[in-house]
Amino acid sequence: MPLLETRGVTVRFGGNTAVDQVSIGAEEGRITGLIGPNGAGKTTLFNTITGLQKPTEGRVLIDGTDITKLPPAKRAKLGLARTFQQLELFLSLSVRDNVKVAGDILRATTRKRIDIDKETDRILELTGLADVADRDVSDIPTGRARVVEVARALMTSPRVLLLDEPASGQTEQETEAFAGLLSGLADDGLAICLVEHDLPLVMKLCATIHVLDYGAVIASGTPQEIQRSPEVIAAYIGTEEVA
Ligand SMILES: Nc1ncnc2c1ncn2[C@@H]1O[C@H](COP(=O)(O)OP(=O)(O)OP(=O)(O)O)[C@@H](O)[C@H]1O
Repeated sequence: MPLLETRGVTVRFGGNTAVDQVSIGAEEGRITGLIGPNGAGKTTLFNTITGLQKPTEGRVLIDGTDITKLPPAKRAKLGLARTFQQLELFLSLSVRDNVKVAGDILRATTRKRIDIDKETDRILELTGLADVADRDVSDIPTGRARVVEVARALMTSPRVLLLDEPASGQTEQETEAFAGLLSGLADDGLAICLVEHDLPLVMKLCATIHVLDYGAVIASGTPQEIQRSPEVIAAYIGTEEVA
């Protein structure tokens, strides 16, 4: 059973169906890709999973529990974390403090006993940010700021991590290191759901890929299956082949 599941999720904005009957899952220890052209509904689906957007129809489940009506904070407590397409960081705080603040919130809202400074150091080391820990986020390249968002999400000890275009703004070298980080996190058991326009990265990392077009899933499968799918090739107009 997938750890995270959407069942028949539909989101309508007036007459526009942004998400259309989407049923997908993300499994523990796996990276699941979600790709599709601009406006296909990827971010709206993420917003529905995390509770920022109410679905018109359908359900969201974690570990078999229906969370459709839970507010975002309760979903976070069940192990859901995300990053945003537009970076949502405190620019005038250091990298360390941006990560640490998630631990402070966690401590204030749960009874978990955690040594926040120690955990912050562990996460900074794990994500390869130790060398820039004391710099303000505004002083580091965008590509590394994307990793700070992931590090902050990891501070909440998630079971499911949703990443919205995490590699955008990264250099080739940064993306390579980032791919290693995501693989390692999945190997440790995290369920990762990845929205990303960098198709070679998606093809390299994901066990399963779902392709959205006009809100609907038009193909699901392994990277090899997706690359061969005529529907997918047609959806990426002007592209001879995917990736
Ligand atoms: N709050 C909103 N109100 C009205 N329409 C919206 C809203 N949010 C998204 N939409 C519309 O829903 C559709 C899906 O948008 P969404 O941002 O989810 O796509 P996306 O696949 O994430 O695109 P991108 O790759 O460009 O980020 C688009 O037609 C968009 O204009």
